[in-house]
Amino acid sequence: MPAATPSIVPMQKSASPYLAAQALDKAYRKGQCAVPVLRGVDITVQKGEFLSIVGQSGSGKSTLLHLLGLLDVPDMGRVSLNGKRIDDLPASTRDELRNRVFGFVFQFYHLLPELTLLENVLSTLMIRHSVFEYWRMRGQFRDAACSMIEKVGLAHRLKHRPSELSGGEMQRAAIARALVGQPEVLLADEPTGNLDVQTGREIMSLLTKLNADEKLTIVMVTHDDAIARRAERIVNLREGRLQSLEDAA
Ligand SMILES: Nc1ncnc2c1ncn2[C@@H]1O[C@H](COP(=O)(O)OP(=O)(O)OP(=O)(O)O)[C@@H](O)[C@H]1O
Repeated sequence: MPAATPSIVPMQKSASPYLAAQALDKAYRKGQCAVPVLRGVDITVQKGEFLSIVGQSGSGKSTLLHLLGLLDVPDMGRVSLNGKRIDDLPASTRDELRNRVFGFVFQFYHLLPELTLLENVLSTLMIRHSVFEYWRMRGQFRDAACSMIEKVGLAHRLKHRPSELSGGEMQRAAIARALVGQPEVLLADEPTGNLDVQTGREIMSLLTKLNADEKLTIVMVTHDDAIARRAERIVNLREGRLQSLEDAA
């Protein structure tokens, strides 16, 4: 359960935000036209915070999450981590930073169907290391993967493939895969969007526990207000900008 009713504010004013974006603009090109999605978004995330981003379908929530997690680059504005700008780094540095700092969870899990649960979770560590390094440390990596799988309550499903798991189990597996590399920030895009209400609640309990017990920083996108309220703070994306609910009304 959340510790308290979340505050609903456009941004947290703090001298030293951990993850921040300023004046983000992003448009997608469709033929000759540019369709503006984000128009001057400012956002800050404190270390250890659990922040929800809400907004209607198509308001740009996923786009914002992708910019924060270096999956895409803004047209204008900047993203910074620990006060250092990161969106303009060379692509290879951004890739390395993304793999090390951010863990991602998506609505449709994005597990690899031909791999077992254990192999899916290990894949995070595989892509992070050379073949030689991975081979040398494989025992340690296996232990880390098994321990993370146990933490999300799937120790009895190690050898199962995604098609043999329920939706909730697949999302738990995706969370284990995101966290096995010990990221500093978990970026979750509609993590309960494909689940029934009860299973969605269980996934939210897992996320709030990870945030409370391990001080994991979480930024979650959702269109579901009840789900959003499980976080400590909510920001609302509307017409390309972050607004308080009072502004949006
Ligand atoms: N790669 C792309 N090319 C063109 N347009 C895109 C692309 N990605 C997103 N868009 C458009 O940008 C807008 C914002 O999309 P985005 O997925 O960020 O919204 P969202 O708030 O996450 O929506 P939903 O809640 O439905 O997932 C939408 O109008 C979408 O059609």
